[in-house]
Amino acid sequence: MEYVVTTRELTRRFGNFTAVDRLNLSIAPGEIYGFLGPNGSGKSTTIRMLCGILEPSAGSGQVLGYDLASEAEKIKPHIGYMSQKFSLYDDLTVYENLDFYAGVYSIPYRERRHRIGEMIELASLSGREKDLVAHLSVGWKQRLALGCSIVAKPSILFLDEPTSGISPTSRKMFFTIIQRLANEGTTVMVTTHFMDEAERCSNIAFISEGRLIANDTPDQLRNQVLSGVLVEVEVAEPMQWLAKLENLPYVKECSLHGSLLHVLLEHENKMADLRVYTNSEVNPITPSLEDVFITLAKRDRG
Ligand SMILES: Nc1ncnc2c1ncn2[C@@H]1O[C@H](COP(=O)(O)OP(=O)(O)OP(=O)(O)O)[C@@H](O)[C@H]1O
Repeated sequence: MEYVVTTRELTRRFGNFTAVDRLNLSIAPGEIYGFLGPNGSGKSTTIRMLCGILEPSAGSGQVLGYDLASEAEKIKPHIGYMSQKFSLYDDLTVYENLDFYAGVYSIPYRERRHRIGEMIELASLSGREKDLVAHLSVGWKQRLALGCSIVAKPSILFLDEPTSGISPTSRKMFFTIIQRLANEGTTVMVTTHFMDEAERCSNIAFISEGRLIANDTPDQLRNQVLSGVLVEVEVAEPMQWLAKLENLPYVKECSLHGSLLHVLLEHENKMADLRVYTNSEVNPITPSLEDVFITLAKRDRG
């Protein structure tokens, strides 16, 4: 397959500290590639290298066939990038912001009106064209920022935590736009801390301390990372039970989810033992992506 992004042992150091550690990634065209990991695990640093903004310290990579180290300037016109700190102009209207970015991307004058109209429709900003950005809610601003970052119709879009700080409804709306873009052929690499968004990705790469520790479809991750049987246990004072259960020989993992405990057992036949031990309800559950990531992060910590 012809990949849109490939990296080989891609590494970035800051002084003695390795932020991205020998990363091998392959992103197929039209994919929504979720890039997940704890805070400080190297997601933004990777994206900045892929956008040609930050030079790799070692290893190599290609975006749309251009080499990250020697052809960074050729990458930039073909990509859209929305960082956590995307800047809009508060004292300009929605339309003027889009027009400004259309100018930045050198879209010819005769095409601008049409292109801006498309972005307004795509980002559901109709009727707000003349509103000052200062008067928009965060959710509207994020959609406008997305419109600005794709006004030049990039073939690949990098989104670095695009939905942090916006309401669940706005997040859903934002992700629906991303899915529409992907359906139309745009490749999207997106970082998120939200599991419902991760579920909507076609592939998920999970990194920890700069290293790739899992990379698969959401379904495969759910089915393959947790070997054993996951059960839910409802106990009073779950925090105290957590430590006790973690020490049982037949318990592989144990984590707190609200007031419930999720416990990974070696085998189904240990459910009865756990019921007796806790004197509580023990029911098997289908693992969620959150269970998968908690397990991955724990395993990685050793
Ligand atoms: N310019 C820099 N100089 C020194 N250290 C840096 C620099 N940029 C990033 N780092 C460090 O590299 C590590 C990875 O940072 P990065 O921003 O890539 O993580 P992240 O996974 O995107 O985190 P978050 O989810 O919090 O945004 C962090 O420890 C960070 O402090």
